[in-house]
Amino acid sequence: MRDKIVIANWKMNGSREANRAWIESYRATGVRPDCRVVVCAPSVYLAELAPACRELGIELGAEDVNENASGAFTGEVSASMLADVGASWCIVGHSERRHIYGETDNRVAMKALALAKAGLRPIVCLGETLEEREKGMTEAVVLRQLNAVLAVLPPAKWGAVAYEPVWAIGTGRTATPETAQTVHASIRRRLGCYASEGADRLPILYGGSVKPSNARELFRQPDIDGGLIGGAALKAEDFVAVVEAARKGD
Ligand SMILES: O=C(CO)COP(=O)(O)O
Repeated sequence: MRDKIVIANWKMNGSREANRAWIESYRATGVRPDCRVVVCAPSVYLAELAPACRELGIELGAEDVNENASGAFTGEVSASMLADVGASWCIVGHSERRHIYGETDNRVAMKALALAKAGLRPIVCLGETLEEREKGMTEAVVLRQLNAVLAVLPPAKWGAVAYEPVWAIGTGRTATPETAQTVHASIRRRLGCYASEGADRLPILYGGSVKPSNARELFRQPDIDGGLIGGAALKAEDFVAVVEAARKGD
């Protein structure tokens, strides 16, 4: 049985004051998570969040990284810099990066590789658009995105896969547990073809309008090992309710 993981993706939200308030609200809930908890925050806030997160048993992650180790890449942040300020996880290939900034499968793969080289755990996001789903291309798109990263990095070096259907992100329209499970199962099968070692242990998370009211049903599916949470992670109390939904035996 794989342990569950619940990961917050704050996206481009927060301020030093709001982050402090989030940490205090999280602490005040007194939650004793039964799963791994990760908060991915804007990189400018990571160093300041690190001590409080450590104390609360929350692991820290970034939301994106540059694929190069160092050099003339104005405005970019490297994997070793993220590690230096306390991050141990990092999202790559989020659909907002793929669609707004035109990140290709190959670039996402290079980012995952750079993270692994620096000792960080990549959270590799995959997902189809509504148009792709309606054309029956879901599996083809998701497996193409998956294969690109598998071509450069074995599953044992990944932190997690996150299946995030683009049509479910920030829309309030969640994939049904069965729909998500079908895609998760095909991701699991493909991972198994590439490498038996590590494929079974790699967590596959679901993301896209996960909230306290739907998390439990999603997390009950055999191949849904937790969630990547956007909107519902901005309030600590809602995020904690999602973390509680990952409790074993529920
Ligand atoms: O993009 C997401 C997490 O990475 C999901 O966002 P929402 O939970 O707001 O739909």
